[in-house]
Amino acid sequence: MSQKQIHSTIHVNALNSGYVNSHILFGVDFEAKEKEITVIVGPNGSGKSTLLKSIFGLCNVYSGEINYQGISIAGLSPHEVARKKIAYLPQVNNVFKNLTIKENLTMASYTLDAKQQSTRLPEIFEMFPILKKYEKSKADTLSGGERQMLAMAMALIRQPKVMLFDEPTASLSPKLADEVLSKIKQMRDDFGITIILVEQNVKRALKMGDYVYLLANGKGVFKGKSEELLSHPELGKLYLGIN
Ligand SMILES: Nc1ncnc2c1ncn2[C@@H]1O[C@H](COP(=O)(O)OP(=O)(O)OP(=O)(O)O)[C@@H](O)[C@H]1O
Repeated sequence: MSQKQIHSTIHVNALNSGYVNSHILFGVDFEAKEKEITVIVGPNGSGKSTLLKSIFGLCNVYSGEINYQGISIAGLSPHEVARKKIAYLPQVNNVFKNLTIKENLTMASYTLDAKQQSTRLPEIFEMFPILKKYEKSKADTLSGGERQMLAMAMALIRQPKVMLFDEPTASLSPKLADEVLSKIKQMRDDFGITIILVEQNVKRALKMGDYVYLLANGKGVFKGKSEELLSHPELGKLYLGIN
């Protein structure tokens, strides 16, 4: 019987980071294992986005380590991190609204050669049929959910190994949010992508995450399996509004 081997892909150790003149994360430890979905939850302003941005080279790292497959990526610029096949999907402004769907995907695949582009595009359209249907339409005509799908497709076309999602279901209806989250699961299951997900709907996030981190006031408060957080007598109530 084959045994699933799980390695740590992203490893953050004693991280202190933030923005110019504002120290946000204090001694945060974090780990995302290969081919798993690791969820980051916590109250508003607790530093969830800052952790993603720190990994992607968008914050100032004061001290601590950020490693990818055992190699330090702390202090690299976002484009250097992206070159290592780590993709970051911010909450907003993640597509070019005045370009068509196909043009957006072509822009996103600029690092691929023409042959790779011609094979990747049909694969992407197979996974996101809605994008094929509207390929000639401008992105600003898409609904919120469809736009999120386009942003995911733009990241996926470059064949990332790790994807960082910042609240991909923000302002979507429950039905669309479920569709977006099921695509994210498919990315793990079909492509073996390591996922780090910040999600505002805690119950939904915990249901799909393999592992969960709870941040509060810029510090790690809990790490463990989702079920453990859900059944914790105090933490859920204290920080996440779970009764
Ligand atoms: N560019 C920035 N410059 C200075 N401070 C910032 C910047 N971006 C965020 N912050 C501050 O960092 C703190 C943590 O914000 P962050 O967005 O990481 O939290 P979050 O847990 O993702 O919150 P939310 O759930 O509301 O999105 C907040 O106090 C916020 O005001």
